[in-house]
Amino acid sequence: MMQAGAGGLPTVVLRAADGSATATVHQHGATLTSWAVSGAEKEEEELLFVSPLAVFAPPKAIRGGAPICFPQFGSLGPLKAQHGFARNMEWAVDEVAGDSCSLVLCSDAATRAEWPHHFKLTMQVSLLPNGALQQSLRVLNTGDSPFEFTTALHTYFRVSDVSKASVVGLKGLSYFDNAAGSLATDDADAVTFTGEVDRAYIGAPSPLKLVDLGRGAVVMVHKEGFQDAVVWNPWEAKAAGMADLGPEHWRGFVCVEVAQARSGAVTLAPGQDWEGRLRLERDTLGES
Ligand SMILES: O=P(O)(O)OC[C@H]1O[C@H](O)[C@H](O)[C@@H](O)[C@@H]1O
Repeated sequence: MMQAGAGGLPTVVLRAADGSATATVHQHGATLTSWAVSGAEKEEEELLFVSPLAVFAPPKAIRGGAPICFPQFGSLGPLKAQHGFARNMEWAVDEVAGDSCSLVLCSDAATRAEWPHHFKLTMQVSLLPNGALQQSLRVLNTGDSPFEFTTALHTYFRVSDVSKASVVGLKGLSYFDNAAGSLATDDADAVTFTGEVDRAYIGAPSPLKLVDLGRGAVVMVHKEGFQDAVVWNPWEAKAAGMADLGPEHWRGFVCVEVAQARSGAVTLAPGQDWEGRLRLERDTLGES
């Protein structure tokens, strides 16, 4: 169902067939902006974070939800714009069923002015039984020469307080520390947050587990196709410098991003495609 969403922008609203979850996708950037799960006796619980100061004024990217980074993640590519342009563009709604939808973005003169390639992106979201959500991104080379890209689903998860959150599953991996500008190895049992964290893990396993001790909540992050994972919270000083986040709201989220980043770019020959998939499951502490 299409309806006006946050900021008055057009959105697609999905409802799971078993009534266990709803999801909202803004057409702007094909940004998934809500994933809300309803437990047997509980009220609906929102699992994604959208900044209270988010600016819903295209082409500005929405600060929160799950912006799509393409054709580059961060500065890993030829574009000047961090994270590329897909999150700044109006996507076309392709198909909407009750519990799933797909949106597409095809290259045009505006995208080719920034990146001289022909492509079709398809972003699909489906609500599965028991509140789970599946999201996929397919990249098709529609031109007659090869191109390479890096990408990510830049998901902002809502947490009670970042100091009570942790990410499990990354021990022993190498990561590029964007804050320090150097490579490091993670030897901790879990990533915890006591300051800025901006880590691009190389070759991350699946699933990863986001734990929120404050809510007793767990989100399992299953990925396919995306080789890497990024964990980010800007902490106070950086957040204060971001007008659409500000000094107060940074404690309320952790980004766990499935990515094709530091492992290397994907190269697609003409007619070839690549697909990355993400499946999110809400769990309760002690049950996973
Ligand atoms: O402010 P944005 O362009 O949305 O980027 C937000 C963040 O995205 C990723 O997580 C990067 O690793 C960070 O370095 C960056 O600060």
